[in-house]
Amino acid sequence: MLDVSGLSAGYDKLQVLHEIDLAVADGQLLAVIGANGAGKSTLLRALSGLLRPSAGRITLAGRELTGLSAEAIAAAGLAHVPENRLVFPSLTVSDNLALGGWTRRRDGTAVAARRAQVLELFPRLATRLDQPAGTLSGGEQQMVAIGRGLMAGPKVLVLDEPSLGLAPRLVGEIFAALARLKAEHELAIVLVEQNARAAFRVADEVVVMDRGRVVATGSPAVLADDDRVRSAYLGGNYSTATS
Ligand SMILES: Nc1ncnc2c1ncn2[C@@H]1O[C@H](COP(=O)(O)OP(=O)(O)OP(=O)(O)O)[C@@H](O)[C@H]1O
Repeated sequence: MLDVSGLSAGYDKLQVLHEIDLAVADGQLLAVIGANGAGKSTLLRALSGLLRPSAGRITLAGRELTGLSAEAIAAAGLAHVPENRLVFPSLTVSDNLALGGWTRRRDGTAVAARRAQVLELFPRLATRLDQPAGTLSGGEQQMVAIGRGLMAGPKVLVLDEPSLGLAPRLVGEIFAALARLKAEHELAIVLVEQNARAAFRVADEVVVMDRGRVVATGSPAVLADDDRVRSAYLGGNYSTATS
């Protein structure tokens, strides 16, 4: 679905990403892990067109996205849920979701179906539709941010640190929703996560980034067997059998 090859990008004269290769198929979740400053958020910004790549290619279902504007990339089917769950705080949950479906507003049936899907995925939101989004808990705001991304009917969802600062139970709810989105809705998902243990549980494939480069790629089981990956990101006592 999403194919990235040789992607380089940065800010002004600072090159942050160096020849990144990755791919994610329909119904698959790719987790991107790495230390602070490894370039994970920069990678997502380059994918969604917020940052223009200096080299490399990005294709979505065979269609070239490289160099397109953020609006064109969103319209092509890539939804970016940025860090810090950016909701419109004074707008209701319902209006936040409606804004996510704005580009499809002429197709009322599709928008209504998407909204029903989001509320089924996040039942907490169904009882809070008229509440200003800024008054929700952090986890509920994250659900609104993901829901808003889903309203556009994307083919690929890219998420930046959805678990940041959330209580474990809410992290569990959000990751369970991601698992359903890939399994039941065949969505391709790219998940940037600091919480590597949680990411390993839900991922089909993991990419490890270090200083702007991909330094390891593989299934969670294979990477968890790699001593360096385990000790750096998973803690010494991690086991795929008991997690
Ligand atoms: N707007 C910007 N202008 C200049 N440099 C930036 C900008 N945003 C990020 N950087 C730099 O790019 C590098 C990668 O940052 P990035 O936020 O992509 O890392 P990250 O892996 O997402 O880190 P974290 O896990 O801490 O969020 C860092 O050295 C950072 O200082």
